[in-house]
Amino acid sequence: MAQSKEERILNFVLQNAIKGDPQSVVDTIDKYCSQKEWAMNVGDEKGLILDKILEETKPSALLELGTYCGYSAVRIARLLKPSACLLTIEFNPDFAAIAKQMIEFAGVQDKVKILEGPSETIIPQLKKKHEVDTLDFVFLDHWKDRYLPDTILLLEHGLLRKGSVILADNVVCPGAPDFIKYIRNNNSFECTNYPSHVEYMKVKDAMEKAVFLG
Ligand SMILES: O=c1[nH]cnc2c(O)c(F)c(-c3ccc(F)cc3)c(-c3ccc(F)cc3)c12
Ligand SMILES: [Mg+2]
Repeated sequence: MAQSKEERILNFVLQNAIKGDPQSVVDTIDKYCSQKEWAMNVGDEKGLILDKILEETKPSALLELGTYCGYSAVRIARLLKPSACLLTIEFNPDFAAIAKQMIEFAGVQDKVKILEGPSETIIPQLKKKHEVDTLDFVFLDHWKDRYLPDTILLLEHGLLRKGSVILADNVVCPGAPDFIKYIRNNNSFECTNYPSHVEYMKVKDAMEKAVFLG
């Protein structure tokens, strides 16, 4: 069976990165995806914005929507304190299998838990099945049409608290207009836009930070 792009990315990491070194895994994926095959990792430019917001927030309980190959899970986990935990939801089982190996190779498996399935099913289970109280940080990087419904689900299930940070990738390209309209017009959120570019491209993109005010 022909290898998938995601398998090629994983194999390039296994053969070229340093096992147990998350920074080298992040750098190696960026190298492959900027020089060989484009892939939808948040990337190095938007990744630096993500890093800065994480360092300001210092979260303990995190949720990511859209694991893909595990690039941002490794990027996030490398900055977390030992007791912190990132739950990451991936709908595609093939991507989840790649991400599991990527996360283990990087050595951050103790801080990351992959939840395989649709976000609309898993979010309502987070409190009872995954022992979540409230989330300090949420990274939206899955499918643009799910940004708004999943944000509403987080609110409905009491998963956000005063000060919870939601960071959304791709709010310009491909864009999530219904999410942006809702969050910027909702007085319970304080929004900040971070202009950037689509990973590994010169195409304009941006990330949006929304702090829940309670
Ligand atoms: O779907 C995504 N999830 C998460 N992050 C993404 C991301 O960071 C991206 F840069 C893109 C993107 C943007 C521009 C482009 F030309 C191709 C792909 C996508 C995306 C958008 C539309 C699709 F049909 C397929 C993928 C995503
Ligand atoms: Mg993205």
